[in-house]
Amino acid sequence: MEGLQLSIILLPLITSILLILIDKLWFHRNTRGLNLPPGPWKLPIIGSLHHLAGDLPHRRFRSLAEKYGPLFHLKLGEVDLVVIASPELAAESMKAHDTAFASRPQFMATRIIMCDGGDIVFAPFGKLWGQLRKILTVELFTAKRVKHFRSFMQKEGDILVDKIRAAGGSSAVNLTDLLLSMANNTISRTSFGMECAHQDKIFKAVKETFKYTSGLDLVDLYPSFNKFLGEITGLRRHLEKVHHVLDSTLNEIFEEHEDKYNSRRSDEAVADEDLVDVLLRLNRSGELDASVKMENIKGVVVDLILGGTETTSAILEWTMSELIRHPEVMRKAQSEVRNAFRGKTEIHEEDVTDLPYLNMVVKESLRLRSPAPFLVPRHVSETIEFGGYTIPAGTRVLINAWAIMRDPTYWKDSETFNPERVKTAEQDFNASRFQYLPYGGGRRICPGINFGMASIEIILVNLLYHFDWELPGGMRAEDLDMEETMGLALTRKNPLYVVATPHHNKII
Ligand code: HEM
Repeated sequence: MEGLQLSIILLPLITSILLILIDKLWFHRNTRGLNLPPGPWKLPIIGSLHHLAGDLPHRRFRSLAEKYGPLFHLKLGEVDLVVIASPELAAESMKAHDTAFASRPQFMATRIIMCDGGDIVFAPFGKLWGQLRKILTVELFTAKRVKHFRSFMQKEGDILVDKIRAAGGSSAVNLTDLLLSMANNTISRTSFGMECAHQDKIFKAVKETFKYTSGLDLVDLYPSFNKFLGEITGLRRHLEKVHHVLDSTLNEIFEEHEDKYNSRRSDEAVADEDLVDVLLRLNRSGELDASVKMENIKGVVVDLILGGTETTSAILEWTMSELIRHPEVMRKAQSEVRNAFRGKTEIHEEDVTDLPYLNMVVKESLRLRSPAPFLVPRHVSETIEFGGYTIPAGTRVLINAWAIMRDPTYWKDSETFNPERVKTAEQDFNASRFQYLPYGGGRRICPGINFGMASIEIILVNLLYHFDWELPGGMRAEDLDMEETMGLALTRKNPLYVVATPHHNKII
């Protein structure tokens, strides 16, 4: 009995001492004694993980920045993370220390599915990344090619308009679903050609891949136990299956493209190359650097889906939500669009050019409703002195662009949707000031800006020209909820249901 009582007292004591020892000897072994940025208190083993509970991370991290300053440190399991939340520090990380901050952390998913970050989004900073990015900017997203793809975007715009019309103007449409399907089809058309039987399978696999790239899975929080945790959680096997689906589906798509190429007459002009055609042509002709393998070409295709689908549909659903909540802004934007296309029964994308007010609406929407609140995580490649502190090599970095773009120190009435501010404070929207970061900055800045902006504007023009919009069931504009959820991008939590009444092109 006495022995039992003793062990009841001793067991928790010994366990606590052991935990503290493991924590001190193992988890803090690299950062002990360093001048790290401040941060909230940490528990043994889990570090700061308990501080993440509650709100969505971009909101939670804004609260922590209010308490600990614009550069704070968290220990997530074994991993050091610093969060940046001011334009000055964002500029320092993307200008003065650009090279040190230009890498990406690797997770189990990026190792297994993206073949050790063998794509653009997740590639460590280095030669392969440079080569892949060059393909994107010099070959895939040239001004000429984006112009060609605008016709695809308009075709998707026509389909979207037809689907909304089919609802008859009396019942509510789920605009969220329609916009996502439009964005998926646009990327599919531009990447794979007109029709792709594999679209659903491949998009599902890409979404599944992204689910495991937050860095918050157990395997990625405790890299030293990565193998063991990968086995007992079953994650390694799951990721290998996802990799297999992606790989075999892309093989089928590539084979179909090669067959199409082989059946072409040699003198036949190649006017309608899709992105996979371009990548395979470069590979066939030996124009690619030797470091670029077939797995990297597949990685680029996955990036196009990752980068160009939910970001585009998210900003469109947020913009429509803001326009509905601000009828005066909606009226001005519609007036501009309807006067520009006066009397036309359909929109031609080449005419979607000079719409300054709509452009202001999109810029303001990207400020307030950024689809990528943290950009994409960075990884510090060498120990550096930064913002008055030491940041050890291997630290993960999040830039809270969402918080920076809503910071009242830099933005007047920062939480208000007000496109007029683009005119009155144009300099604030200049990317070189690092307080406007919807597309990130520095070397890793989004290479799809022109492509993304073109899709956003073409689709908005179609929606505003052809329809008048109201909320169903007589709901008042100010009652529309703006709750968020995080998936591939920061999207509406609840779908946007709206009643669209066809507009008959009268001048307003
Ligand atoms: C509204 C639309 C879009 C938004 C808001 C957006 C935003 C972003 C952001 C914030 C980053 C990270 C930048 C950084 O780390 O500093 C990024 C990277 C990237 N985006 Fe976009 N993007 C959009 C559209 C697109 C499109 C249409 C594509 C291609 C089809 C694309 C492809 C990429 C790629 C490949 C990267 C990785 C760049 C690298 O790591 O070097 N994005 N994007």
